[in-house]
Amino acid sequence: MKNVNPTQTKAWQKLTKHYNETKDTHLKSLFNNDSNRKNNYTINFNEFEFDYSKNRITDETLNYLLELANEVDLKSAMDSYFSGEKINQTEKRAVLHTALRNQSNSEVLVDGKNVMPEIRETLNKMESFTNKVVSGDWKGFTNKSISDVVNIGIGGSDLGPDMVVESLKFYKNHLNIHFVSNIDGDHVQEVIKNLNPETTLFVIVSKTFTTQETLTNATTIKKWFLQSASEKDVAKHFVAVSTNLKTVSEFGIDHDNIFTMWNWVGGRFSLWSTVGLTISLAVGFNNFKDLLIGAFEMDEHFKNTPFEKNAPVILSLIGIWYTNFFKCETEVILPYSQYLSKLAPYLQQAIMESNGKSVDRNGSKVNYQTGNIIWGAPGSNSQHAFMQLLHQGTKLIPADFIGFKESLYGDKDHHNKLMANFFAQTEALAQGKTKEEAHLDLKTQGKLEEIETLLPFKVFDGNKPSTTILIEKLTPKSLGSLIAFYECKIFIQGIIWNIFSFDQFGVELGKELANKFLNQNK
Ligand SMILES: O=P(O)(O)OC[C@H]1O[C@](O)(CO)[C@@H](O)[C@@H]1O
Repeated sequence: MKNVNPTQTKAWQKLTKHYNETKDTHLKSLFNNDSNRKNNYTINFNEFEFDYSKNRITDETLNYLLELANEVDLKSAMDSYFSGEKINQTEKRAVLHTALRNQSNSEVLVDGKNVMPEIRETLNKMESFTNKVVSGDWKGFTNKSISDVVNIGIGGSDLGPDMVVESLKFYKNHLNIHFVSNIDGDHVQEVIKNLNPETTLFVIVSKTFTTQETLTNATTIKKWFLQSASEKDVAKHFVAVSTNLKTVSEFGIDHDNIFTMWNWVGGRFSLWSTVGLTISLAVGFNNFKDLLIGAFEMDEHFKNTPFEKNAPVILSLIGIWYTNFFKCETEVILPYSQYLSKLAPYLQQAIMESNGKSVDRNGSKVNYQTGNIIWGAPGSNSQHAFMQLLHQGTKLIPADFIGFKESLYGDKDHHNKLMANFFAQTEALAQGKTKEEAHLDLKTQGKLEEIETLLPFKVFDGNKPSTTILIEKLTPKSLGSLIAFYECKIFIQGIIWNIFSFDQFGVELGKELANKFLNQNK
């Protein structure tokens, strides 16, 4: 991988000049000048339509951004990423969540060893365990089938599974799924208070098996369980997902109940691994497999499509344009589906833990902006909450609107209204409303006396950028592709910013100090 300060590239200089010349160009005029802008700036991939026409870009902008991608040698970085090279240099690890969903017959080598057979073996183990639990064949200590599953984990060992289980609720089976993550003891008590230890399965998920929150919660739960059962019953109710097999055994988990993962899977990219066990239990293994297939197909699109037609590449570059030239600090994620209510919190970890860095790959402080602040909530709710600030506030906030052509229960009336709102928002943000239009509105409403006083408040500047991601239907496969799309974006932007996206030393200091405070108070 090349270590290039992006601001030293020729493309950056061109982009700076281009920005100064075009920064005030209105989206309205870009649409007026090109009747085919929507089609020209849309990438179709499987059941996805990525419409980036409502962004403040022209062909010239895109050309310079593509030059930037070439100057930092994104292509060779991609080869290193997919081939198992140790691109997480600070931790001396490969970054291979892409191998977990690899559906091809190709080998993936880590230290000269093909990791695909191990991955397939683990998937088989997940499948047979899932089938036993879902069918009711897996029995608890009083010979009853499992009714409830509790995922105990935090960060990547919680947010990914929780978000996917919520997103795929429509596809769920009879098992009740719960998540315990916070060190706040009230969280665990609220979850266990209504559970029956005879019919509950606990999945302890921790890559390191050293995380304070997870071990504390698991210990509390085990104690609670042992009030009704004995130590030998633990094997029927506790399973663990980890790389740290020794500590898991010391915790008392049966060897057969350990689902391994690997240190080349980052926590925030791990839902495709055994960390997804709770997902598999919730929706069945076949749906979990479809999730992997969807992600694999996005990886293939990213790997094999020329940059100018490559959705993750184009949208990552547009993100750089806003962050580094327009100086936008945040990006908002607006899924028009209640099922995706946990997507923004999930992406907060994925994106901000990855690209929230201020030292470049040479170890020098960066002199440009990196990782954005990610936030968001489902529409239409968000329209009645924070959208005012997007429409008329002082900040420029690029938005991703994610919508589906079909609803899952098929209620046309609701869905038409939902999607009318979806398209209306992107249109209103882009076009705005001029003084003349606002004047006419007030006149039509008969507010003649108030026109002069009200007018300034009724104007919308518009020119607020958004990308429309329109998907056929929310399925395990399309969800897999959507998540993988954002993962590709994290990688691409990290390469351009010349930072290490796959470590997270920034979370360590707080952990150290928490232990210090804890010991002081003992
Ligand atoms: O799976 P583990 O090892 O318990 O870690 C949980 C989370 O903690 C973090 O290390 C941050 O503290 C995340 O990166 C990770 O997803």
